Amino acid sequence: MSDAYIALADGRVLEARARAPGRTRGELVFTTAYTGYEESLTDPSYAEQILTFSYPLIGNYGVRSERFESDSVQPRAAVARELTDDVADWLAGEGVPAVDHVDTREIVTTVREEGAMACGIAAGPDATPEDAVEEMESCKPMSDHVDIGAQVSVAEPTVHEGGGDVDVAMLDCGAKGSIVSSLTDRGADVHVLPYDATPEDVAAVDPDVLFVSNGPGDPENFVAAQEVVDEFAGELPLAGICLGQQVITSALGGSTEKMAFGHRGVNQPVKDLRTDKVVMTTQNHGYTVDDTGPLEVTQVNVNDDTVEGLDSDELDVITRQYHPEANPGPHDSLGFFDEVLDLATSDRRIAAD
Ligand SMILES: NC(=O)CC[C@H](N)C(=O)O
Repeated sequence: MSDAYIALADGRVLEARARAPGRTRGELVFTTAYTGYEESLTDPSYAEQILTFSYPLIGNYGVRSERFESDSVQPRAAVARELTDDVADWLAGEGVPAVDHVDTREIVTTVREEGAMACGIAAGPDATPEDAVEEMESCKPMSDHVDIGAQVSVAEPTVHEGGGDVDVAMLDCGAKGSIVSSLTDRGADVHVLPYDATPEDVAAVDPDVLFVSNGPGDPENFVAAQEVVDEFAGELPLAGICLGQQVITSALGGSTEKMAFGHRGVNQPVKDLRTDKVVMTTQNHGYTVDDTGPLEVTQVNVNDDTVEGLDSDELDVITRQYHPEANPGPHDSLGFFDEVLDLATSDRRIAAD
């Protein structure tokens, strides 16, 4: 007898084992990462999604808060072939449903063939297949979560001191902690501002660089952040990671589109078109830039040629679709943060001073 059910938008209901009880719904996605479950489960970009791990055993090195990327569990539920007690207890304590003993290969194959889809989960002694279907039917498309930034951003501006001379204003659209610390570790003072900060809020910080963070959902819903970028383009150097790349591109006249199932994992190969060098990268995104506007493509995904890096000498812009902070993940692209801080100090800077 099963005590957990996963309802998929294609009509199927899969049986599973409840590891943390509850009922929920979200967009069903998968990550192929084989380490870094604590970082992924606390990554705010997973808000409103149900995260399936394709790696079969999740939790084998415990749960330590030092590795968290935010202070709560962000996906609405977790699905794995086998979850250890450590992870299951953590998720249960956080009130986030979790299920295992399910054929995750079938889920991954389904999502690869049919795309990221609505999903409902019911887990616990009283759960029924009907409960899971009811949850799935009330699941909204990601683009309908128009104010998703409010769920993941800081409520008030916060400063993280790095002790150096560079001030970074970061629009927090759901920033991972290690993006902030990658900048403070290099000496920057990072002024983290709410996702809906105004141009006046940014001006009050008098930054050397405007940085747009990663974040969940559809980048076109981050209207305030796009307005801020539009306001400062050409006056301040701009940098961004993942949703940040998407927001900056849209604000400058380009556009984004939803991918079928996205990129989530820690071994996505990215080629730099200027050096022909390929690095392994960590990724978590379901949207991509399809029109780069005034920006030049500097890096592409080797698997599917999607845009991974954008640059503009004229506007002083540098962005990445992947996650150079590498938590989890290979450290191949940590140098991105040095390039960001160089924007503030090098001759490339176009600021009026
Ligand atoms: N990690 C991110 O910033 C994700 C960006 C965006 N929500 C996407 O899915 O494409």
